[in-house]
Amino acid sequence: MSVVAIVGRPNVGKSTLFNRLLGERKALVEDFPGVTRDRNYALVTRHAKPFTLIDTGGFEPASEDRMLVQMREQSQLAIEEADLVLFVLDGRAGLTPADEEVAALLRQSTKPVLYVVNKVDGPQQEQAAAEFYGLGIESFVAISAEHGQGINDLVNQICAQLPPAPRETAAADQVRLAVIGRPNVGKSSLVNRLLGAERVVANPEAGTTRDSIDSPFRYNGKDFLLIDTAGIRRKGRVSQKLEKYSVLQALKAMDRAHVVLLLIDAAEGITEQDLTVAGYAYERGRALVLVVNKWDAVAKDHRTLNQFTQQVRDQFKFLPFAPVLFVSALTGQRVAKIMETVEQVANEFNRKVSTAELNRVLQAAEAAHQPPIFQGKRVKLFYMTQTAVRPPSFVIFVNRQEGLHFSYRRYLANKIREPFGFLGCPIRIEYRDRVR
Ligand SMILES: Nc1nc2c(ncn2[C@@H]2O[C@H](COP(=O)(O)OP(=O)(O)OP(=O)(O)O)[C@@H](O)[C@H]2O)c(=O)[nH]1
Ligand SMILES: Nc1nc2c(ncn2[C@@H]2O[C@H](COP(=O)(O)OP(=O)(O)OP(=O)(O)O)[C@@H](O)[C@H]2O)c(=O)[nH]1
Repeated sequence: MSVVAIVGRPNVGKSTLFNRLLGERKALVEDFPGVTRDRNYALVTRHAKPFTLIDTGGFEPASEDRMLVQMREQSQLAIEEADLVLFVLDGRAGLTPADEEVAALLRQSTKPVLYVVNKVDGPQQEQAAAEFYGLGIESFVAISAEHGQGINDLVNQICAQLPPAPRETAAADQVRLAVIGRPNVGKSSLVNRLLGAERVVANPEAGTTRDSIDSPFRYNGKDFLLIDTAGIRRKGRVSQKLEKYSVLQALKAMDRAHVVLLLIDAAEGITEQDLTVAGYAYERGRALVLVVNKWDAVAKDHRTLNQFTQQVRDQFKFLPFAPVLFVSALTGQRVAKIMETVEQVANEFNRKVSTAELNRVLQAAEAAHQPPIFQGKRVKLFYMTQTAVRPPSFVIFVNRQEGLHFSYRRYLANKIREPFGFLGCPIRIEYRDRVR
């Protein structure tokens, strides 16, 4: 998945543009209102080429000097990590010295940059925008993020610049497993444990990508690829000091993974970052296992496990289907449970349910609780079929899909999950109209 980063001075309209590019998110049926989202990262899937969008902004209030330092850091992050940089300029405020400095930084890199002049809402601004040629650039896109002008043109230019989506090269039956979590949560320790475990046959030929170390291994006769984000230590990189970097690294690893092991630090508790990263995995349709590490470091009595589990369930409300494991990478306690669970989850992720079975479930659900009446007629559920795996995806054919409100869709999603489980897997359900 390509990464597109938005950079620019404070107040030029970066977050407005971010939201504009995002548009309506394609809702999952299981779209829990509580999915944690970060305004800084999102998956944009409604255009010809899907991409991950990052807003590098959100500056802390600071002096002019400090501001420049922050802008340099953000631009550096974008240059190092993104496939395309959107440099946003303020068409109302005009060209500033800070813009010139960032432009100079971007010019030194080989990354493609789209210059975007925002707040071009009227003829006056259109005239004034010409001033930005003063940056020594060949062209720019004039937009109004607030009013949606020029956005189509911008999207076309973005898609034209992005590389084509890479084809899956790995063996079709290999399960790709990403180990992610905040710095210091114990990723390296756990990866070493996993690869050294009894039933795991590690392949010494680990590969290195730009953002992770990939270790193939076999477990129970199945091929796995462990994507380890902790492994890469690139000294001197500006972006590495930024907290945003560790999130971005996690997003990139999740893009390549089927199953995500999200590590949580038992001693520190659940953090905002854990929740956003999990929210992204969910939206991306990845299977997920929550691993509470450093369980040895917690003072416990007979209630601690239940209490912590409850906390996890409360905070990760949108992941009621995700297994939660309590482990210690340090002592090895319950680490063996991880691969057992991953194997099970991977099977569910790839599971194909027959249409006959699905329709029995659909009919039973309909009989137990009738669909709502819409415009004087009861909504009819015709039939249901599974259209994809990874994640398990279904289509239900109905006569009037607009008559099925959220709560009924939620009911059906639960009914479909009940007999099949789909442990650790998000499921997608699409509704289609069929005239009869
Ligand atoms: N006239 C006009 N105003 C806009 C446009 N886009 C954004 N704005 C306004 O500009 C202001 C800043 O917008 P934001 O999107 O918060 O800017 P930002 O670059 O994310 O700011 P930071 O978070 O401080 O980096 C807001 O008051 C927006 O309403 C536009 O197209 N036209
Ligand atoms: N008590 C305890 N400490 C642990 C456990 N797992 C890891 N640690 C310690 O936590 C620290 C960080 O562990 P790492 O495995 O390097 O963590 P990481 O997530 O790879 O860290 P980064 O490379 O910074 O992303 C080390 O001091 C480990 O010894 C555990 O289960 N219990």
